[in-house]
Amino acid sequence: MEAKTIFEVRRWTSLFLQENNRETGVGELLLQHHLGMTRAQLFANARDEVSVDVRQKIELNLRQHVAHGTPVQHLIGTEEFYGRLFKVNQDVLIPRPETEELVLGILNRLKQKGMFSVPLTCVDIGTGSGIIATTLTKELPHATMYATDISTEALQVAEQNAHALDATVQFRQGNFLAPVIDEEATFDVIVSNPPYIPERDRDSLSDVVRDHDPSLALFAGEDGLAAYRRIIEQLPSVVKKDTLLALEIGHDQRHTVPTLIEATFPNAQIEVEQDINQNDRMVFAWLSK
Ligand SMILES: C[S@@+](CC[C@H](N)C(=O)[O-])C[C@H]1O[C@@H](n2cnc3c(N)ncnc32)[C@H](O)[C@@H]1O
Repeated sequence: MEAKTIFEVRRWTSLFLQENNRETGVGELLLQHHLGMTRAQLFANARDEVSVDVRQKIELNLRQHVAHGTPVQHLIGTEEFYGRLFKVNQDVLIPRPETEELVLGILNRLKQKGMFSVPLTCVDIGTGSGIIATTLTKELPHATMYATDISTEALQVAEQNAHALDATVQFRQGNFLAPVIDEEATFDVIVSNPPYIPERDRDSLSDVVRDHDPSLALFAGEDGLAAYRRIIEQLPSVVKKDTLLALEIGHDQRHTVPTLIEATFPNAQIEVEQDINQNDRMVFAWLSK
């Protein structure tokens, strides 16, 4: 095999992905992973040679991605979230950048209310890889954090991530808030990025999402609202005098989710926020018992 530089391999991966109608950024992520370099280092060392061994690994990964839609995060085993690296696999949703905005929205509101450095009890419902619970634990050093998931396999990944990042999280297996209701816990912050895609939209998803993220993490009944309904039904047992509820929502759920909240908490102060792509993405609500 003739020698190739980082620059040439990057260009080749980009063309190969383009010809196969895939995102071209995947090649760069594979180069970073297999060379152990940051994006900036790839550019700074663009004239360095890439070994045959690394090129073969990258090519194999690219072919898996093109043929089966295998997400690059499954090929490399990690994804970054809020500046930290989390293990991911087929048992958990791959962390999305929109969810970083949900975390930021919580932290900003707690700061505004002067609740940032006080002891808080928080719960992350449907924790998946544990990104929200672990990040909040790291960012809110005085918080006691609980996290639930119905999937024992997801909880194993979440536990590994929390442990690797030295975050103490009380993980519980069960149906949304049920395990913490059983413990009679109440919370200052309740956060969830629950499944919210309507079953009827299954076929419109890309194969990268539909065939590789767990169905349990994606779909929530015919109208996409099943998880919100169940969580909101459970909320009265766990709210305090002043509880922040933070929910990630689908881009077309800006009216339906607040309506569900108001039906149970008529005095809730609700705000809907858009993500960086200007899609309605987050609902923040101050609830009181
Ligand atoms: C959209 S994923 C979010 C995962 C993670 N919080 C994130 O933001 O990347 C939804 C999660 O809810 C979990 N889930 C689905 N149904 C559940 C239920 N009835 N009770 C608890 N968790 C559930 C799934 O297993 C999945 O991990």
